[in-house]
Amino acid sequence: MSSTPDTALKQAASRALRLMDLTSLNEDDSREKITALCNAASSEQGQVAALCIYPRFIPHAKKILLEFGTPAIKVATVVNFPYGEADVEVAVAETRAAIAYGADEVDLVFPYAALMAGDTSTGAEMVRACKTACGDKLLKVIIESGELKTDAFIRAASLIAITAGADFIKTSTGKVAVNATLAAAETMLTVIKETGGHCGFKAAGGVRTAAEAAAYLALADNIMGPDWVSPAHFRFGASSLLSNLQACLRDVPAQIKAGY
Ligand SMILES: O=C[C@H](O)COP(=O)(O)O
Repeated sequence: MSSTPDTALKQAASRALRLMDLTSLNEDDSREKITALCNAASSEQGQVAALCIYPRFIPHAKKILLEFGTPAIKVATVVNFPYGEADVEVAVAETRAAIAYGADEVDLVFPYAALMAGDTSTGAEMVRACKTACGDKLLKVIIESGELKTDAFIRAASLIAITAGADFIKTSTGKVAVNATLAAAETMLTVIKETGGHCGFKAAGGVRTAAEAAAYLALADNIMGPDWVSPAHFRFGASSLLSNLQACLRDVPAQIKAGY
């Protein structure tokens, strides 16, 4: 028996909610805002996979998640963010600091401008060194697909990151003009499949509605097979998707707003 479109959208919304890296990466972030983020991360509709916040808030988020009884929610942070500088030592130092703060997951911006300028080795070196600094914690590599623009550069950055040990490749910082797109996702998922399907994928930046999330899930199911998508392999990095998913699951019209 086939589902009605509404039921299918709700199923996608429910899946997407559990795959979310609920994100707040704003200049005016504060402890109070991070406490509110921790509170929003778990509701009667389900629990997100992770929070994604600036490093200085990690200890606070860990403490609050514990107090709220939701310590299973991972805490991710960003390094070499948002510009993807080509200094490996600085990226490694930031990664070590993030792990020392208690990060479960580190989202590293790949030196995409260096790659576009013809430097194919710094990115590999940076990913390898930061993966070592992460130890058993996850390393997600942000390739900034909207700046790489061409399929050839998106494919090259994805392949370099995966080969150098990335646990996930992630589309975007959310801080540039073009963030996650289905076209970039298709290229990245194809490289993941061609390299064995072990690396995960994170769509980040500009994903705001249940319908948009559903389109990414359908793409991933189609390329990788129906059992591949799980928090171990797939995330949405988003600051304003959660309330729309919750509204969809509650049958309330979604209010699309920018930012958490
Ligand atoms: O990594 C996640 C992004 O920074 C969030 O972007 P967004 O604010 O467009 O959802």
